[in-house]
Amino acid sequence: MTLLKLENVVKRFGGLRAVDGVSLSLEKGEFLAVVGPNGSGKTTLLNLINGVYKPDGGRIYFEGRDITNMPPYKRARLGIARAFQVPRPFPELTVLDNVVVGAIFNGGYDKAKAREVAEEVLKYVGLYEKRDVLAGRLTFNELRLLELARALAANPKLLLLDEVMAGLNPGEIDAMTHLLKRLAEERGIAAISLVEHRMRAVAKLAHRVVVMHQGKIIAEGPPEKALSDPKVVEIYLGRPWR
Ligand SMILES: Nc1ncnc2c1ncn2[C@@H]1O[C@H](COP(=O)(O)OP(=O)(O)OP(=O)(O)O)[C@@H](O)[C@H]1O
Repeated sequence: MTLLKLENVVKRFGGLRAVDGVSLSLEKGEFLAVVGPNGSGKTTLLNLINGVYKPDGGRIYFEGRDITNMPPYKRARLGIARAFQVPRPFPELTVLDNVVVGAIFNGGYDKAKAREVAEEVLKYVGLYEKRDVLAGRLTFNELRLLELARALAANPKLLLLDEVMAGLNPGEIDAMTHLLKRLAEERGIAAISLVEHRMRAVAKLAHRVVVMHQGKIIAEGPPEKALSDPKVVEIYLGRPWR
């Protein structure tokens, strides 16, 4: 089932076409990595999908419904959640309360249900033992997991992830990869993850890779295929992949 569809989406900033006629679709439970150098339009693309930006051209559909002009909070209620690269929790609230807040405001749950949901997602991401710790005392990796838990508490169908692997050590990258795969396989949650670095982690992780350059998609396919496309090698990687 097609979850998300972009048709010829354009976003301009003045004379710059930051996203320049992007079309792509995403299936339920699919994990898509959007790869591309700095400034290629990846973040703008995520902001178009979650509604922070309105496109200057093209249409966006979610579960067959045209959401092109829908505000971000309504998209969140439909099941589009965002997890940021640099997590921004409430540092003086506990881990549990941070997730409860996410469940209430983005998931629309009442307080009792929000707590139940929050506990469940904390167990799922492996942060339950830290539920009573103040968020400001977490390690960087734990903050990433908290950010993921907050997004999951809204019961999303689609997770939009900034560079989730940046700043993590190899063991943490493996654990995060495994967790994201489980989300897709066990819960049918689709994800779009932006990646600038760590191609190998991406290759293991994604079902499909889209490579962006100057606002356009220049290659698309299974990781190995997309990243060894001659255009990608020439323009982006500058050397054969692997
Ligand atoms: N709010 C904005 N106003 C003006 N120009 C912008 C704005 N946001 C992004 N741009 C420009 O649009 C282009 C695409 O930026 P974008 O952030 O989407 O790229 P990116 O691939 O995510 O790279 P990065 O990792 O640096 O965020 C860049 O040239 C950037 O300078």
